[in-house]
Amino acid sequence: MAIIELKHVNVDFANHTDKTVHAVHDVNLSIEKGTIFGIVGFSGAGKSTLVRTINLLQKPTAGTIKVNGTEFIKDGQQIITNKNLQIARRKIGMIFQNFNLLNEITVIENVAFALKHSGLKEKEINAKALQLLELVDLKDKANFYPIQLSGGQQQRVAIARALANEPDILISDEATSALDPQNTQQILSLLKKLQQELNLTIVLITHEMAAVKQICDQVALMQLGEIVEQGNLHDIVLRPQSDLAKSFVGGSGAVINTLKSLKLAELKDNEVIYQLVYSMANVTKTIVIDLYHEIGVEVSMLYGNVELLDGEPIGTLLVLVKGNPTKQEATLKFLKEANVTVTRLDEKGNLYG
Ligand SMILES: Nc1ncnc2c1ncn2[C@@H]1O[C@H](COP(=O)(O)OP(=O)(O)OP(=O)(O)O)[C@@H](O)[C@H]1O
Repeated sequence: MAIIELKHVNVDFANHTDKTVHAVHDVNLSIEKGTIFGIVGFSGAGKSTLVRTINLLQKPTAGTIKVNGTEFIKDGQQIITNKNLQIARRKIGMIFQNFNLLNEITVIENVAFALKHSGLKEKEINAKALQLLELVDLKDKANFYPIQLSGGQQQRVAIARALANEPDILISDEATSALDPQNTQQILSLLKKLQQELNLTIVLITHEMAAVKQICDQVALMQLGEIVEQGNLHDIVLRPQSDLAKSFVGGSGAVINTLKSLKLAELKDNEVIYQLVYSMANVTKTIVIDLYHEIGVEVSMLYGNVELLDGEPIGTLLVLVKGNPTKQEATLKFLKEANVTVTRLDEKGNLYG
């Protein structure tokens, strides 16, 4: 069952030059209850504006928004009363890149703050706040001030606070972008645990495909206010259709860094760089050797990695293939028949062409 439904949602801003910015354009999204849904795109793609329409922190210019069975907006008009919206918003938690904690009060007071309209007595509020801190493994830091905690710990406090009113939905807006890799891993693992234990629906905005690969079930790729491609993570990684998906899956993070650090000279006419992505279960482990024996091309490995997508090992190889045009064509045919997703890159890691 869809817990979040957006239909033909638009958000326009008038900017100072009197030109309209179409920050979100005709977006349709259906997010199933209990899933982790990633929204990925470069800076300025419209991700934050889009997710802020889910709790009407941003009113859309047009479209229909239904959350948890209640229509908030129909054909651009707000139909939920402000009072009911206030109540509905308590069931939509939110965490941000910069944690947004109050630094002058303690960790437990930060969490308790979110419960001030809950109708609970002070004692009950404190007990619940402590319980929430236990959930994020920070009970021992209850009386610390945010400033005394690491970034990862501060984000865990923010998560505890966001969960205070037992939300059905948690929106994470670049929540790991300011964290080091270790803290990023911890926060992503915590989000996964919360999804599983609380049947929480999580909308994860990020510009990092690695975060999406680690925990998302579904993913939408956004560019210039539009959703360019969406689907389940497995399909997007193994069969990206759009250039945007290819550049996120293919030319993403590690691959681009590898190519940059190699500082390859301009490729010769008979040299081509490919990124190969494949399910390890379906593809023979000897593809590089097979290419040499069967097609007669020379294959140099530039980078290799295996990662788990929902428990399934997915291999990524970056290879430089040397051979004349006929052999290059045969290479592509061979790889496609072997169920390998092939993306051609230039020597800097950009999509070729
Ligand atoms: N209040 C506003 N007034 C005018 N333009 C805005 C406003 N908010 C956002 N925009 C513009 O809308 C576009 C989308 O911005 P948005 O912040 O949603 O993108 P994003 O994908 O979340 O990027 P980032 O990760 O950098 O925040 C940008 O061009 C931005 O400048």
